Parts: sequence; structure tokens; C-alpha cells
Amino acid sequence: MADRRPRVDPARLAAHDVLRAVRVDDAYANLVLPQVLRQHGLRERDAAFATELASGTLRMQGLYDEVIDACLTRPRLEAKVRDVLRLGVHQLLSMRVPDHAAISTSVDLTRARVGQGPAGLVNAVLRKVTEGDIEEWRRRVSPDRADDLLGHLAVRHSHPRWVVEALAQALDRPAELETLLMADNDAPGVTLVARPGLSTTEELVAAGGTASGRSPYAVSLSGGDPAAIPAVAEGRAGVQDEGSQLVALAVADAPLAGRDERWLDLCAGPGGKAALLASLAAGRNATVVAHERQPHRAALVANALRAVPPQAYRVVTGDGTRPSWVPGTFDRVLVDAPCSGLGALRRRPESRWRRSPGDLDELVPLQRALLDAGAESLRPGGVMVYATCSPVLAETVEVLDAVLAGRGDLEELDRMMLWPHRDGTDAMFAATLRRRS
Ligand SMILES: C[S@@+](CC[C@H](N)C(=O)[O-])C[C@H]1O[C@@H](n2cnc3c(N)ncnc32)[C@H](O)[C@@H]1O
Repeated sequence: MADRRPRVDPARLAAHDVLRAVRVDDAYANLVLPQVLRQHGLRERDAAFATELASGTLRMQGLYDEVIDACLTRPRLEAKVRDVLRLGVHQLLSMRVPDHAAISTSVDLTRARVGQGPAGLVNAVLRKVTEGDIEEWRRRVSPDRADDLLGHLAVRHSHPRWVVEALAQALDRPAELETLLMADNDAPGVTLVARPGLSTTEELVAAGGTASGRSPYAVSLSGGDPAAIPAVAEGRAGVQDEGSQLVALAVADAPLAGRDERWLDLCAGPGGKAALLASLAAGRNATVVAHERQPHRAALVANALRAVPPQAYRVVTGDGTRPSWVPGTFDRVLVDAPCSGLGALRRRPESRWRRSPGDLDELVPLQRALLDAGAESLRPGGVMVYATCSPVLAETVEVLDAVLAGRGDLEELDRMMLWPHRDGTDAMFAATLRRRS
């Protein structure tokens, strides 16, 4: 007998698998995607389609859920069906997929992954969605802008409301809030770092990149697989947001009098900043201790550092709040603290939905303890950078103020706040401090 199950194209099956893994297994989309693409045998155009479908859907799911709910007559929906609908809405409102193709493939996907039962509902909801384009739907489902600006922006640009509130508090120019939210929804380009002494920007430009921006080591790549570039494959260069490069440079370039030999990266995993610091240290006869709590992340640090001369670094596993070294050991310290990551929403499409304000209750005391331990690790006159890939005040300025007020031996030398919409980087905070002599 002929097989009557619908044939669904593998790219849509793959995107549905990614949504399921994120929802059920708490997977990170950017980590699970390569595995799922491989399982479905997807390459090139099909892989790019599945990637955009899964990532874009996860990013915009707040808006899409409002659209779906506005089209439903019954409010309850099985999670697997909602995933199919979210993917369908993304194709209809944000991709150039013809309406009939988006609807019929979604109905097939429902039959393949859920069963015949909800196929009619999926068909009906998606037909309703075709009645408006994305702007029309934004108008219909967002709260009124004049009555509730933050609620309006949250739905319109698909961010949880508490995140919009936290970003609004952190942004020094309130008029830029909407531009920031829009920048969070743009997939970031790929930036490479030419690790000094190991590679050059010229080598990466010759491999197809363009020298870019404020870090002298940054090269942006407009397409292609970075891992195919020999310098990247060999660890002489790496993929690294320009903001992260600038944070590492803030550590290496902070003005320092006296000995400059012992550097510490207290929270080093997965090792991007440690690799830039260690390659700079190698050229200055200094040594970096790349310290990380989680053994599996310490292994990632060792891998990131594999091309750096071994005498320039040591990878150490331990709890940074209870350092194993003598206080006052280090001349330069980086405390790149674990944080909410709300500055890197461009890069992690699902993270905005996974975080909650309660996360800060655990993170803030840890951030304070790590900053305090970083200060204890510094010799008098030594310099330290406290950094987060979050702009949220509770994790940045408030941590800094609390630790500065509690110690009295730290002075702030400089402060940097990078924003995606202004700087083209992740939102990153970095304060440079000196321990008084
Ligand atoms: C923001 S990430 C650091 C990113 C890293 N500097 C880079 O550029 O690749 C924070 C790291 O701190 C680690 N961490 C968390 N708690 C820690 C602790 N008590 N001591 C040391 N590291 C810790 C996390 O495992 C995570 O790898």
C-alpha cells in the first residue's frame, strides 16, 4: 500500500525540531541548530532557510503569539500546534514565502508532527493571518502607544515587558529605545578577531573579510563559514563580537604604573576574551591566569587558547568567589561576570523569553562577590575591568556602586557602555577601576 503520510520538506521539520528542543529541553537554539541541520541533511540554501525560520520565529514569538491568539476562537492550544502556527506566521509575515505555500506546508507539518486533528485549525488560523501584513497586525494587537508606550513597544518589537522596562531604565537617551529594540531583532553579522602575534587583520581580509570599526583586531565577514578560514580553524583568529574585543582591550590598555606581568581573567569561559588577553600578554612578557568555575567551560577556554604560546597562560578551574591565590597577586584583572545576557539578545533568539526578573536575585550577589574577589586579587595600584554583556542597571552600575561603597580602596578610571543600535556590538558594560596604592 502506498505511504499516505504527507511529505514535509526537511527544512520545516528541522525548524519545528529546534522550537521543540528550546521549549522542552531548554536547548540553546544556536547550539542545537547545527545538530538538527545535520540530522535532516540540510546544507546551503535549505540550511539557511531553516536557520532563519527557527531563529526568526523564536525572536518574534511574543508578537506572533498575540497574532495567533487574535485569530483563535478557543484560547487553548497544544504547544506542538502553537509551534507550527508560530512557524507559519513567521513565513507569512516576515519571510518571502507565498501564502499558499506557507499554509499548505504548515498543514502538512501538523499532520506529520501532531496528527490530523488540528490540521483544520492550523489552516483556518493561518488563512486569517493572511488578512493583514506585519504592520497591520502590529497595529491590531499592540496596546495603544499613547496609553502604554512600554507595552506597545514590547508587543510591537517582541520583547517581554520587564525587559523593555529594564532597557528603558538603562538607556541614557530614552528616545532611542525603539531603535534599540529593533536592533535586538536584527541577526548580527559575524565579526572575527585577529589574535595579535598569531594572525593579522590582513590575513583575515585576504580570506574575504573587511577590517572594521574600533578594535584594531576586528574584521567583519559578510558570509561563508568562518571555520573554513585557516586562521580560525587553527585558533590564531576567532569569532568574537567587537564589543568583547573592546572589553579585553580595556583590560590590556588601562594605564598602570609599576609591574605589569600577572594578569587574571576571573570568569574566563568559554575563553574569547582570555584568548585576546593571552595573545597580547605573550607579546608583553606577561602571563594570564584564565580562571573558570565550570570544568566543561574551562575545557572550552583551553581550546580557545590553543594557538597562544603556552608560557603566556594557565587555565585554572575554581570558584572565583574563593580564590586559591594569595591576595594582591595580580597587576591586571578582568571580572567578566555571569549575567542575564540581556545585552546579547541579537545573538540568542530565545533568551529573552527564558530569563525572568527573579534571575537577578541570584546573579547580583554573585556579581558583587566576584567583583570583590577581583579587587582582593589586585595588587595596590593594579587595574581591573568589571564587565557584563547586560546593560541592566542592577547588574552594572548598582553592583559597582555597592562594591565601591563597601571597600573604599577602589577608584573608577573609565566607563564604557556599548549598544547594538549605536555601536553595532552587543550591549556591554565595562568599568575600569584601580586599587589605590
Ligand atoms: C560572561 S561569561 C564569561 C565570558 C568570557 N569572559 C569570554 O569572553 O568568553 C561568565 C563565566 O563565569 C563563569 N562563572 C560563574 N560563576 C563563577 C564563579 N563563581 N567563579 C568563576 N567563574 C564563574 C560561568 O561559568 C561563565 O563561563
